[in-house]
Amino acid sequence: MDNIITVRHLRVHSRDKTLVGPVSFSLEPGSTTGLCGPSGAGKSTVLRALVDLLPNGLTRDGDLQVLGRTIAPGKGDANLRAKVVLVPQTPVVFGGSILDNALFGLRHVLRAPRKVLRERAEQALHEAGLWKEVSDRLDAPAHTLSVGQRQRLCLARALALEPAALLLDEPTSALDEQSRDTVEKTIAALHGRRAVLLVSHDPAQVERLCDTIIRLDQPTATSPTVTVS
Ligand SMILES: Nc1ncnc2c1ncn2[C@@H]1O[C@H](COP(=O)(O)OP(=O)(O)OP(=O)(O)O)[C@@H](O)[C@H]1O
Repeated sequence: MDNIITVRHLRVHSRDKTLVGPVSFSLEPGSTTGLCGPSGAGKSTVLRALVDLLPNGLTRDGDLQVLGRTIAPGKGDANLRAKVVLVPQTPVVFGGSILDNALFGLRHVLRAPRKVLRERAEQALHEAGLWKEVSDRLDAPAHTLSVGQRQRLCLARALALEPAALLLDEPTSALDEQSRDTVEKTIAALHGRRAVLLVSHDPAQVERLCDTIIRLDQPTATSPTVTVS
């Protein structure tokens, strides 16, 4: 089967320097890949480049293909972001209820009766390990959740889309041990079903979950490097 994502010689630049790359790798269907490297090496920037959502002032070059389609810079769209879903390190919850947040995104990509959407959102809350904590207050404002719960809500929102690839930026960094284990189980259960690109500072976690590791070295002005093992 074709790769979900193929990246060749991807580089990200600010106005005056190259911040990341060149990076080349591919994500096969169902694979779990770790993206590692020191702080500032460009892990979050790579994830944002993959969904064509770089911050203002940053540009990319190189080749990005998603599900066989070349994504030119600035040409990423809602369709791409439903197939390749980024869960950022800092959880973003919207105004509205916990359920509204789990449905956000799904409502835009799936035309189905509300009952069907709700079932899928509830299933995603189960998968993200949040269901027990929120099942009796789905209509409560999402901002009443703790940071760790918000992180799992964002994961649920992404899972509800049933994406081909999930890009997870340090998904357990704000979690206690128990919640971390729950999220790790969720990620492990995705193996073989969805491509996952996992940014993690925890070598043991990468070892537990990933079958391939991409290491970004600290970029230097002359020779940023990447290794794939
Ligand atoms: N909008 C921006 N403008 C200029 N430079 C930026 C911008 N965003 C990120 N950078 C720079 O790009 C580099 C990579 O940042 P990035 O956040 O991707 O690193 P990271 O590996 O994810 O770090 P961490 O592990 O600390 O989260 C850093 O040097 C950072 O300062």
